[in-house]
Amino acid sequence: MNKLKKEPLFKVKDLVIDLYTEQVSVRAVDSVNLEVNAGEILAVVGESGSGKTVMTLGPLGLLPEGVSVDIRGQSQCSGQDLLNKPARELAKLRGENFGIIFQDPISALNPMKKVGPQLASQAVRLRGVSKQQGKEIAIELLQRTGIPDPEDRYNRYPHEMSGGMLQRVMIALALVGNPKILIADEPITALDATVQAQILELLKDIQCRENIAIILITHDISVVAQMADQVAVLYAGRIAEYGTMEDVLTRPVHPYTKGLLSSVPDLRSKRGENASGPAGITGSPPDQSSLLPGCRFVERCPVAQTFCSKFRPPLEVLPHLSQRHFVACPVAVESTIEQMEGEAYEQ
Ligand SMILES: Nc1ncnc2c1ncn2[C@@H]1O[C@H](COP(=O)(O)OP(=O)(O)OP(=O)(O)O)[C@@H](O)[C@H]1O
Ligand code: NI
Repeated sequence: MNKLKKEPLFKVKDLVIDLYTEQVSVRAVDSVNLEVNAGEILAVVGESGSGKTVMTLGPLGLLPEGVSVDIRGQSQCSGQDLLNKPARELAKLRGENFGIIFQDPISALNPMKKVGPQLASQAVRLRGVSKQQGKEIAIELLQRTGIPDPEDRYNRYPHEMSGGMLQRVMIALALVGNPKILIADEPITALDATVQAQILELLKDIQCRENIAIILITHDISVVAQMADQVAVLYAGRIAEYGTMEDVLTRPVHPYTKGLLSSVPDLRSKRGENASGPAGITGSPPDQSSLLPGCRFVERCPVAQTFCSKFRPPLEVLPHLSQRHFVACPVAVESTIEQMEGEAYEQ
């Protein structure tokens, strides 16, 4: 262990989140470990229902409504424990450290109030400033997020603004408390293509200019390629593969990651694969309310062995590559190591 290794800004360790409704109980997050360093973008990818939102927002006390939740493990931000905190203390820590950008800005804003005053009152609440200072902060934030004529826009109602402008307001709202980390849950899904690119550019800009870390939840691999420093691939509540964007996208090891990437033609041709051949993953994710002991991908996996359905695959680090490439598939790890040794021998 490198003694000089910095403490990550945010980390979860052995995180387990069970959700209970009257009908079912679901293990939405199953022993997940993750770290986010200051100023870094971590992309969390995976199919719908894989646990991206619950895993990211759960440790902050933001859990789905109408379900009982059991959350275990550790979660820390700036060295402070987030789990087992009274709700008020957790809300305070959340306000000081995190800004959250939701997929649908309309649902996060009050439709009856002008956007500027919504930002200003949030500034009063989170920063303890006067009303006048709150207004100044709001206008500055509108400017910072690329909203033209911020003084005029201050007095607009949400319905008077376009989707892209509203998403900028949403980002401004997330920045009010001077967060160290932004959590962006599918921030561009509701927008059209040109606006999507602009919002991604704004997020990248915020990360670079202001050294704010971003946890970016997405199912779009091209967004990952464009934005991320680190990537965590989630499958049915567990991490399948985790590492730098370069490692995970250009040297994927887990069969699930490979399947996910094979549906992206650009990446396939980059790796010299035939972009028009069969792609993607067949079948559907397992029912998380009746989980068997082994690997959760086993039924859809092209390289599965008999032992895969018996034992949970550990998240192993690949020794030959960067020390931050983790894969939860002993079959794929072994064949990758063999292949790398073969290539080294040939050279
Ligand atoms: N309100 C809820 N009631 C019951 N189960 C829920 C609820 N919210 C989430 N779950 C379950 O928790 C698991 C993880 O859900 P989560 O919303 O984190 O997935 P996700 O990866 O964010 O999906 P999406 O891409 O659709 O947003 C899923 O299996 C889902 O069925
Ligand atoms: Ni989600």
